[in-house]
Amino acid sequence: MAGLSKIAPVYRHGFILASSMALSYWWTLRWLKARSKKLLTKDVNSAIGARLMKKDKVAVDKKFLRNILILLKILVPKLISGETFYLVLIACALIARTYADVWMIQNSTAVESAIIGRSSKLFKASLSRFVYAMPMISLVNNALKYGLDELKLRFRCRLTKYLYDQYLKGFTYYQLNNLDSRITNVDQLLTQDVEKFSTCIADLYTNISKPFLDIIIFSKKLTSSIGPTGPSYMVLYLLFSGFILTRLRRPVGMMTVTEQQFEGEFRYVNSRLITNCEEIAFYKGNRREQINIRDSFDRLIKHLRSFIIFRMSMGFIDNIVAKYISTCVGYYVVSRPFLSLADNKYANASQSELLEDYYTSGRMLVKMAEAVGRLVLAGREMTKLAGFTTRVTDLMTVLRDINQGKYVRTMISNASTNNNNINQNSSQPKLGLGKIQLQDRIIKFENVPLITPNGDVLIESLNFTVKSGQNVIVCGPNGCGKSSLFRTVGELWPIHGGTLTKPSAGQLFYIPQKPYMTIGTLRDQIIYPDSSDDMRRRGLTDKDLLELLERVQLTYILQREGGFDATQDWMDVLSGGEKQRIAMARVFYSKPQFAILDECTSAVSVDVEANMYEYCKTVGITLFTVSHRKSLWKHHEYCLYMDGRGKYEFKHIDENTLEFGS
Ligand SMILES: Nc1ncnc2c1ncn2[C@@H]1O[C@H](COP(=O)(O)OP(=O)(O)OP(=O)(O)O)[C@@H](O)[C@H]1O
Repeated sequence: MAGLSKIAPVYRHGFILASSMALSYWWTLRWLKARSKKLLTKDVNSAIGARLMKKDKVAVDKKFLRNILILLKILVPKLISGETFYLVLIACALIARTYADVWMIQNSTAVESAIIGRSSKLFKASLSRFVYAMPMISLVNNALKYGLDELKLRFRCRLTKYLYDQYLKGFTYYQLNNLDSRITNVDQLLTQDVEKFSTCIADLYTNISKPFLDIIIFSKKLTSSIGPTGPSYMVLYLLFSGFILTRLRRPVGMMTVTEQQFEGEFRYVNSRLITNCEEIAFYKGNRREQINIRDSFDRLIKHLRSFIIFRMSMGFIDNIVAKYISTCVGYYVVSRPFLSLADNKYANASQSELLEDYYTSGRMLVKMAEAVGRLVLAGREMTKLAGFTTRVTDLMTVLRDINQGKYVRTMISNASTNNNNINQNSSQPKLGLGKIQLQDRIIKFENVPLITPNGDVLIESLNFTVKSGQNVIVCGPNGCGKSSLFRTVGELWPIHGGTLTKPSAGQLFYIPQKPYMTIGTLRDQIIYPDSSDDMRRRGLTDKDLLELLERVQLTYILQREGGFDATQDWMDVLSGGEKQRIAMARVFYSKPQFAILDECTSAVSVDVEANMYEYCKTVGITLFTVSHRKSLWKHHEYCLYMDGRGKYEFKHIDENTLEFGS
C-alpha cells in the first residue's frame, strides 16, 4: 500500500481497476468450473450428462474458421444468388449509413454554429437540408433492416433444407436416433440451433462490417483534419483490447453449447409427456413425470444462471475496456492538438473556430471510439457463434458419418465409446461389412450375424432361405431377436457379415404392432407412404380403396369420419384394432412381394385375421409373421424359432411341429 501511494494517481487508479477486473474474472471462472462439475457429476447417469462429460474445446480458432467456411458454402452456394444480392444490399446500406452519419455530424455542427453565431439564415439553410435528407436517411436505415431480416431467413432456409436433405436420406433419421449416440435431441438442433446460428451469423456480418467501415471512413476524414496519429492510436487500442477480451471470453462458446443441450433435454422430456400422456395418465404417473421435468428444468436454470453471472462479470470488463477506456482514448487523442500550446494550427484560432473544429473532429473521434468498442464487443458474438457453429457442424459430421455407414455408440453405463457399434470380443464374429444382393421373390441369409447396435451378438450366423409363397412364422422368447431380424432385413441395422439376398426396399413391407398414422386425410392413411398423385399414377381410385376397406371390414369408418377426404388426428381417433386393420389395408394397396407382420393383428378378431391371411395368399404376398396366436400357424409353411441364447431353428411345419403360443 505504501508502495502504491508513491505511484502517480492516474497509474494508481489504473492499477486498482486492472486488479479488480482480473480478480472478478478469476473468481467467476473458478465458481463456474466448480458449479458445472457439480451439475454434471449429479447428472452423470443421464444420457445427456454422460455426453456432456466429454467436452470438446469451443473457441474462435482455426477449427472454427474452417467450419464457418464450410457452412458459408452452404449458406451462399453460388456467387450469383439471392444471398449475394442481400449481402451486397446490406454492404451498400452500411456504407450509405456511415456517410449519412458523417453528413449528420457536419450538418449538426453547422446548425449549432448558426445558433451560437446567431445567424438565422444559416440556421434555416442547415435545418432545411436536414429536413430534405430525412426520407433518404430513413430509407437507408430500413433498407438495412430489411436486408438483414431477409438474409437471416435465407440463411435459415438454405441450412435447414441442406440438413433435412441429409437427415431424411435413406434411413439416416432412424439410424441417428437409434444406432448412433453422439446426438441427442436432433429436433432442437434442426429447429432452434439452426435458427440461432443463422441469426447470429447475419447479425455478426453487420456488427463487424459497420464498425469496420466506420473506422476506415472516420480514420480517413480525421487523418485529413487532425493528422494520422490520433486514428492510429485508436486502431492500436482496438487490436490490444480485442486480443485481451477474446481470450477472456473463451468460456462463452462452450457455455452456449451446453445451454442448447440442456434446452434440448428439457424439450425432449416435455415431448415424451405429450407422446405418452395416455399411458402416464392410466399409471397416474404425473408426480413421477413432474420430478423428471423439474430435474431437467432445474439443470437448465442452474446453467442459465451461471451463464448470466459469467456474462455479468464479463460485461463489467467489456464495458470498461470496450466502452469507457476506448472513449477515454478518443478524448485523449482529440484533445492533444487543442491542449498542445505548441500546435501552430490552433495557436491563433478564434473561440468559434476552435469550437467548430472540436465539434467536428471530436464527434467523429467519439463515433470512431464507439465503432472500436462495437468491434471489440462483436468478439463476444463471435464466441457465441463458435458455440452454434460447433452444434451445427457436429450434426453435419454425424449425418455424413451415418450416410457412410459409420456409427459411434457411447455406452452410458461405462461412458466408453464404441465405434461401428461392435464390442470387440473373441467369441464374437469378426467385424466386416456384410453384402446385400438384390433379387426378386427371395430372402436368403448366408452367414449373416444378428448384432444389436450395442454390439451384443444375438445370433452368430443365420442361414436360411425363404422363397415367394412360403409364409414363415417367427417365434421365440421376449428379447430373442425377432424384431432385430426384421430391422436387419429392412436395412435399418447394418449387416456385419455374410450375404443377405432380398428384393428391393419397395417390395418389403413392415407392419409393427402399433401402426403409424400420418398427418392427412383418411385416404392418406391407406395409401401411406404414397401421395394421392402416386395413387393416381398407379391407376387406382377411391373405389379401389373402398374395396380394400371391405377386405379389412372397415367400411363403416367412411361414414363415421366423413369420407376419404376427412382429416383427423388419426392416431387418436382410431382404435388400436382399427389402426391395425388400416395397416393391413396398406399392405393390400402396396402389394409387396414380402410383408413382415410384427404382432400387427393382435387387436384384430381371429376371423378377420384369417380373412386377411387368405387374401394375402391369393394376391401373392409372402408373409413373415411374429405372433403368439396358435391360430395363425395354419397359414404358414415354415417356422423360425430363436431360443434367446444364440441358437435358432428354421424348419418346415408339419403335423408333428410343436406350435408355440396361446
Ligand atoms: N436400438 C437398440 N439398441 C440396442 N439394443 C437393442 C436395440 N433394439 C433392440 N435391442 C436389443 O436386442 C435384443 C433383441 O430385441 P428385439 O426387439 O429384437 O426382441 P424381440 O424378440 O422382438 O422381443 P419381443 O418379443 O419382446 O418383441 C434385446 O436384448 C434388446 O435389448
